[in-house]
Amino acid sequence: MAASASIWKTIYLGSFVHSQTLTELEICRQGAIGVDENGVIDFVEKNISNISELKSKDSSWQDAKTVKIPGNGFFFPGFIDTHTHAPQHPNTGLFGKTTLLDWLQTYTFPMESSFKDLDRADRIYQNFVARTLSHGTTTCAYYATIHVPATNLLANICLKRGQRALVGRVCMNSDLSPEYYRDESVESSVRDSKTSIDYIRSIDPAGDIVKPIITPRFAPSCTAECLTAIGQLAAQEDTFIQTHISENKNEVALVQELFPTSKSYTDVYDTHSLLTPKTILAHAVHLSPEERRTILERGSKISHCPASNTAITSGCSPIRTLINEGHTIGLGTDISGGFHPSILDNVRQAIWVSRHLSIQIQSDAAKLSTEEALYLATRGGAAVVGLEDKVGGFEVGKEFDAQMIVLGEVGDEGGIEAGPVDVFGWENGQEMVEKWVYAGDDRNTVAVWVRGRLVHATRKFKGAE
Ligand SMILES: O=c1[nH]c(=O)c2nc[nH]c2[nH]1
Ligand SMILES: [Zn+2]
Repeated sequence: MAASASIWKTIYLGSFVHSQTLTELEICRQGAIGVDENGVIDFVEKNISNISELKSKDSSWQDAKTVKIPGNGFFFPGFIDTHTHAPQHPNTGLFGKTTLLDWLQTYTFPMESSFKDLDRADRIYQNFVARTLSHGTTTCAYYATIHVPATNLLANICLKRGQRALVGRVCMNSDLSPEYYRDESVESSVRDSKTSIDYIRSIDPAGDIVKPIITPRFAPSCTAECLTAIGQLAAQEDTFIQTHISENKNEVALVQELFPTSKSYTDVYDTHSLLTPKTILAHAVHLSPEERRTILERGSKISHCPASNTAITSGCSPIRTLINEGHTIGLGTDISGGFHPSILDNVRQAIWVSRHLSIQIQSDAAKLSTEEALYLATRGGAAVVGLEDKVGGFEVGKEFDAQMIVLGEVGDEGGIEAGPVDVFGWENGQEMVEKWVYAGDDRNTVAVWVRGRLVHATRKFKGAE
């Protein structure tokens, strides 16, 4: 079914959970969410005892399909992954004791360069998009590689499978990258980026599911001339921009060496017109207060990638400070600096990183709560990718991007297969959510929808339909 094809009107029945604010979750035990033929939420009822009563209130819902949660569980908004590298998927979990700059040379550039082989790209991208969907990721900001055909293929795959995506051809022309894997010139970098932007816009002109994103890899990968040209292209095309910033201290020192007249890492991007309200900056671990102020003033957004920051020992991003200053923040898996394609896992990692910071500063102030981390994974991420009016929660007028979470029950024969969370029957809604956050995985994500269209389902869901 095409991602834009109309769907059957459906009422999603059972508990639902979503963020109301940064610090508050709404947990509704007897809910009903009505989704129309366009995948848009038409009504949200919070105290439903009788579905026929609901249908009889409005005859246009008489023939609607009903989707009910089999057993314990709840509907939850789809996750937004604000930063990941699809071609690095085969390297997931492989980083040894490297840190950013040697990790790039050892693992990353050799793997990404292999995407000139389109059959290989197809196999890996199909697998990665299916994998991220299976973890409940309904929107993803992807870095591809420098190759136009493989980048365009990734956009096709997302569109076909129905996952919302920002897809970026990576720009990198400096001699930081090996000769076998870099743009030949500034002109070819801009031309190839434009070709990919045009292609992605041609397959989804309204940008409902896939959109292009201009992707200068990071300052050390691009010459000043290239950054200038890319900044101009982004302005001309009015696109999103994604890049990395201040991830690792050696990288920050390298930027200072390569751009000696710039005040800071942030200043490099700012002076090349790359800090806009549509810019997504991954990491932001070692920024100075002045840099953070500039980012805030430009309205650029931040992708926090806690698993990656720990794996390649980049540092602990001061998320509490960034939140308090008013930054817009989402979570990113950053495969394969990060070691897990799940945003749920990165919710946990964000909480752990904040607790390690708390231990260091001997104050609870840095700790993220479960509610805050879930907010970053949904509404925060939606704001980072410019979709805050469309997704991230269950309100009338929003599009239904959701996952059905089912938790096993002790005594239920399928309990062990149903995932790692044991439920004993006494848990309230908050406790169910916390058990899922701290111990759940993709086995608990039994079905996933984007704009009301089913994009992933496990046997448990199919059996219950
Ligand atoms: O986490 C990261 N992953 C990458 O691929 C990359 N490239 C530059 N800087 C980077 N950081
Ligand atoms: Zn990255």
